[in-house]
Amino acid sequence: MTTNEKIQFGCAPIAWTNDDMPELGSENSFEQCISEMALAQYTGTEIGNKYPKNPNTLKRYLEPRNLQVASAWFSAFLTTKPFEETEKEFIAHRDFLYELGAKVIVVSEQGRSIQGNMDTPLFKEKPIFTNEEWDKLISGLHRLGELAGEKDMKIVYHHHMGTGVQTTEEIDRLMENTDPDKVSLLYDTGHLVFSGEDLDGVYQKHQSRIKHIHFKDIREEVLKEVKENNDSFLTGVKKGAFTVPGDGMIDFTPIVRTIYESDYEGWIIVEAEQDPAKANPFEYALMAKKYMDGIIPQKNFV
Ligand SMILES: O=C1C[C@@H](O)[C@H](O)[C@@H](O)C1=O
Ligand SMILES: [Co+2]
Repeated sequence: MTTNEKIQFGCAPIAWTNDDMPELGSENSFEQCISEMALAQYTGTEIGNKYPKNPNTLKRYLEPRNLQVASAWFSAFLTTKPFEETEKEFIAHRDFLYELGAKVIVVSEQGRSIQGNMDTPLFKEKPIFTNEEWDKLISGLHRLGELAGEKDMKIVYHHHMGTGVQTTEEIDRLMENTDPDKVSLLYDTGHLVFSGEDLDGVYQKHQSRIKHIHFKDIREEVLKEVKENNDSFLTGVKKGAFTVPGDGMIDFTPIVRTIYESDYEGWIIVEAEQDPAKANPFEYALMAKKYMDGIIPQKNFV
């Protein structure tokens, strides 16, 4: 058990049922998913497509399991659609999360994203935003940040493989050109290492902006294969590129120490999408929790 009350551990449902490829884990029920998260001693969850859409119904399932809603993903199309379309969906999403008590809203720009394309080579065809697209993204995010602020919430931007904000350079550009009061950052270890970025460097540079964290690990041999075969992101996921912390190539000990020594306050969500038929979600969730409990620097936070 962590003794640092500023940091809480949650789990994402994507290991049970994958929203990007609903055929992965379609046999796993919502109740199995949340019961197993609770059994593995997580206290938070993000939201998957099998979760009840009514906030009160969802609360009735989560509260007896001592699970809170940490956040949920929102796909923005600020670079490719009129702002009003993203705005309308964002407000509904914000209000749903607000009812559930979440403080942050995960936002990822999906304009020209290839993350959902089964056949598009990930490392060759990732979008590179034009200056005009950057302007639309930045001004749109500012407006979404203001809408979140109306409910005392924050948007946390999810850099992601196969999107226009993936690399360190792109993350830096986004952070440098956005107002810290309106746009925060989500730090996802799996996507950073997949992309070849420096985990510690990104954390150090942007720590004051990081308000939400996703922890996932990478299977090095699968990453190599994805690059050699020019696989798509989804093919990489199916092959097992991602796994839980402690099971792959990332040593989480230094980054966990850095996070605990920084002012980070919020959730660390274990989010390791892989094929549940090959990687039992409960076993992997438990494995990750034990690994993290073992590396948390307890002595500084009694
Ligand atoms: O936060 C995330 C949400 C998923 O839908 C996405 O594809 C995954 O890779 C991720 O990091
Ligand atoms: Co993530």
